[in-house]
Amino acid sequence: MDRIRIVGGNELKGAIPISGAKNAALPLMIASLMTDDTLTLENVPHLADVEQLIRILGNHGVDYSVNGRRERQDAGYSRTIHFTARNIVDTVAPYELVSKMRASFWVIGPLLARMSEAKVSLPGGCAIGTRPVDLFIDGLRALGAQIEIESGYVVAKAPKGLVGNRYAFPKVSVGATHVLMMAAALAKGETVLENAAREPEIVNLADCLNAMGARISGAGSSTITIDGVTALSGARHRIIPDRIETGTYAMAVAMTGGDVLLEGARVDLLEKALDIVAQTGAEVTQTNEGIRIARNGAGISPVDVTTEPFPGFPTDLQAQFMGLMTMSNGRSKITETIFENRFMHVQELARLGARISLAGQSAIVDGVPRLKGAPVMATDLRASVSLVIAALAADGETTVNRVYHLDRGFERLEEKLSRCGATIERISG
Ligand SMILES: CC(=O)N[C@H]1[C@@H](OP(=O)(O)OP(=O)(O)OC[C@H]2O[C@@H](n3ccc(=O)[nH]c3=O)[C@H](O)[C@@H]2O)O[C@H](CO)[C@@H](O)[C@@H]1O
Ligand SMILES: C=C(OP(=O)(O)O)C(=O)O
Repeated sequence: MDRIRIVGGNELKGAIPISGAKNAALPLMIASLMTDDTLTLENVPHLADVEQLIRILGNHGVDYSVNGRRERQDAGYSRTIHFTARNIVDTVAPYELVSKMRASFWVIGPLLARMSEAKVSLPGGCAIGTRPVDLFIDGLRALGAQIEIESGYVVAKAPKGLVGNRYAFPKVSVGATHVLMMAAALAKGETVLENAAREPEIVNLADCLNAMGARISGAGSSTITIDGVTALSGARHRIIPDRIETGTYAMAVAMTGGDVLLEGARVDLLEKALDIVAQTGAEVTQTNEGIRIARNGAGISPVDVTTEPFPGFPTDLQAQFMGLMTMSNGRSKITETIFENRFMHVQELARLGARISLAGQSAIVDGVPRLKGAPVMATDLRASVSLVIAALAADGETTVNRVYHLDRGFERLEEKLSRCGATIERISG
């Protein structure tokens, strides 16, 4: 099993190209199930989750081909991929595939809309809470689907097709918004989704569906209106830059000090998180090429944060921010409101000398002047990168084990950081 070895203490200086967003790429790839024409996606990141979803879509009959040409030399692996679901050959998404990744459950929307049936295993994904699927089931039922749970599978049927309706989410859910938007795009008549998620990935998906011929308005606000159409065509669409990768490297620079340009990053995708990084004492500047983050000399100021749905501070940056706060010059309080079990990084950060105590939904972090390298274990995707952030500033050597979590969501992490002066390497085997 691969490990990452880091020797801390170097400032980060240079440029980091920001990859296409994992959490936009996954629903966009799934949208390829909705047409028998080709959907071409540009800026697809090279990540374990993307490869896994390619396998899952292949099982339903989606062919794909990758453009050989590199899009940007620096971004290396980000690619243009053509997806074609000429025929859906199987409407079952089996446990062996779906259990590895939460987003693969989302095929339920397109399969049901196009084929009038789907049988999808209950999902897996990062172990950060119970992560039920009740909102998907309620929402699809509101569109006329008949749904049963049988032996760990959600079995959905809509023999007469889906029919538009008004559905108010009792709780904001990114995944359920993606799925209902896709299902409603091919339903009869109008659907109005209230209390919908407003994340930029929702807007990216709605833009793509509209380019395919859907009629969706209001994405990015909490009310989305969808006028169903009978069929969708192919399209060419670009994946937005990864706002979580952007925030992660911004926090890494705030932690180590230095000066880094996050190439291709967009401020509008993560305003709140960048405000918070600025409050810790880093300089954050939008430039024509991306976002520049610098911190010279001054210490790290403690800042309290509470995770919230977009446009609030994202839960997917909570662990990284805690990594940064471990060396602040005071006490900060970090409150997690989205997932009930997303503090698995606390005990691993403690191995590096962090002082953190948990009180219900909050973590109280007392900054320390120095961290010291140690062997640590990645427990989930964002938790593992919080350990990398802490290790970059710790004295001596840290090894991060179970790197497969990192590979789900960070493209060429060790290469991007070492090009900015970090001492970091992957040890295979
Ligand atoms: C692949 C992807 O894009 N994953 C992101 C997506 O996950 P995901 O779409 O799974 O997250 P949701 O927005 O659905 O989850 C938000 C909250 O709603 C709850 N819930 C959700 C669905 C449901 O049917 N019932 C229910 O109770 C969840 O348990 C959680 O407490 O949004 C999360 C919140 O921004 C991010 O952390 C994940 O990185
Ligand atoms: C939690 C995440 O992913 P998933 O929803 O796929 O588990 C994430 O991207 O941080």
